[in-house]
Amino acid sequence: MIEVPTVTEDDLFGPDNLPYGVFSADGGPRRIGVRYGNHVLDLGGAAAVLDGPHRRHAALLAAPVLNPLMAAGRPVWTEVRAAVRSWLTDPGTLRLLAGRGLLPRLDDPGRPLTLHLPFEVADYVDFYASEHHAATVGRIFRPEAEPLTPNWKHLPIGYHGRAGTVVVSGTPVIRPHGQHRAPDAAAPGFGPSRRLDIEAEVGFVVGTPSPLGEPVGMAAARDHLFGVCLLNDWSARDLQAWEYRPLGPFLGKSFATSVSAWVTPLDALDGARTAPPPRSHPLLPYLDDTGGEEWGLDLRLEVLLNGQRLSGPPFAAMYWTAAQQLAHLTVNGASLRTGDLFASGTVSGPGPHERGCLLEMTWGGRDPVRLPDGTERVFLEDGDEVTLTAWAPAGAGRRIGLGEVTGRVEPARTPRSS
Ligand SMILES: O=C(O)/C=C/C(=O)CC(=O)CC(=O)O
Ligand SMILES: [Ca+2]
Ligand SMILES: [Mg+2]
Repeated sequence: MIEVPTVTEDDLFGPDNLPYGVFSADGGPRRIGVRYGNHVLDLGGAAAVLDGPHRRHAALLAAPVLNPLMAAGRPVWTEVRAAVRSWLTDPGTLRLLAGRGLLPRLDDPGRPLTLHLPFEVADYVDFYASEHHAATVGRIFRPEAEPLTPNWKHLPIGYHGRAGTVVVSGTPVIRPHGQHRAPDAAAPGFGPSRRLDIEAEVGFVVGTPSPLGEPVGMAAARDHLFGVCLLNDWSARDLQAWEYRPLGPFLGKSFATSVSAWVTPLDALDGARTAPPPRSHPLLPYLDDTGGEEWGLDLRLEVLLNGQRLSGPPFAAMYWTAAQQLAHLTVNGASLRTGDLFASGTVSGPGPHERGCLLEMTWGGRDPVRLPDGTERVFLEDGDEVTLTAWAPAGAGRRIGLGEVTGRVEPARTPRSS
């Protein structure tokens, strides 16, 4: 039976949102999809049956991944988004598309859709932009030192991660092996991580590339940033604590990074723009955002463990914005590639129920968290499932959803002996 999607005013995936993903049905080819309510518009299929200027972009829309569309640049993104919105809000076109089988249900048990990694990840960077997170982690990891390092208020600190291990929501996360050293031990041991953690983050996805040698200033951020996803930077705290000095996180964070299957277009977040927190230190001109475009984003995250709410981190409290991070990433002349992904850093607010990782929630594993069903955790156990969700205001009292990123912890696999 053909079902025409009905989307009410309070639907998180209504016409103000229209996030992009990549789906397949019955093991068939991958197609770009746009989520609408609980349905997915087959974008390439719709572009082929409807007339209009979007026909010029037919090849981009029929690709099996978002990269060609992302590379096409902001004027094309704007044109495509406007076309999709006009199709889905016109009842006749909506019926026609549904009748052609181009608006399948996401959750049809008879024909389940598979959601894939929506874009090929080029380079992956993880920042450290929450002052609350950085100060708390500093107190836990380096109790003898100042919580924030002297550079923290002057530049957005980050490290390059492992692009090849970015996985889509739903991919199981295998508990990593590695070296760890107990505080009182003389030598490191080896084995499965015992301090497996999450980091609730927001990922920014680069569309338009930039040439080597040409920094991208904050004013150009809107032209380069295609959209936003939710991201879980799985972290093995015991591996991290032993390996990170002096060059920073390495194997403790490179075994899996999960992203949501939906990429929310930057334009859909216009209603969530807000001023970032007041800057306590003057910034160098390339990072100085006083009086410029507001790049703070009022995204409300939620962290769930086995379906139970752990915390609600507020993204609006992040000190460094995506525009500053992009400007900093390229200020040395480093180029951008389509598919570059940079993560905000763990999203933590000032309150005890606003923290984005177990390291903070349990003060380094000292104080277990208690879930509503009475179970307790310090770090993740095998079989635990972590889900991050978020919503954002979209103006006029409406909201949009950022989907979810979820992953279940699988037991460590015994390494083959050499
Ligand atoms: O301060 C440290 O030594 C470690 C910090 C982190 O683990 C945080 C990290 O990955 C960056 C972030 O997500 O905020
Ligand atoms: Ca992180
Ligand atoms: Mg990671």
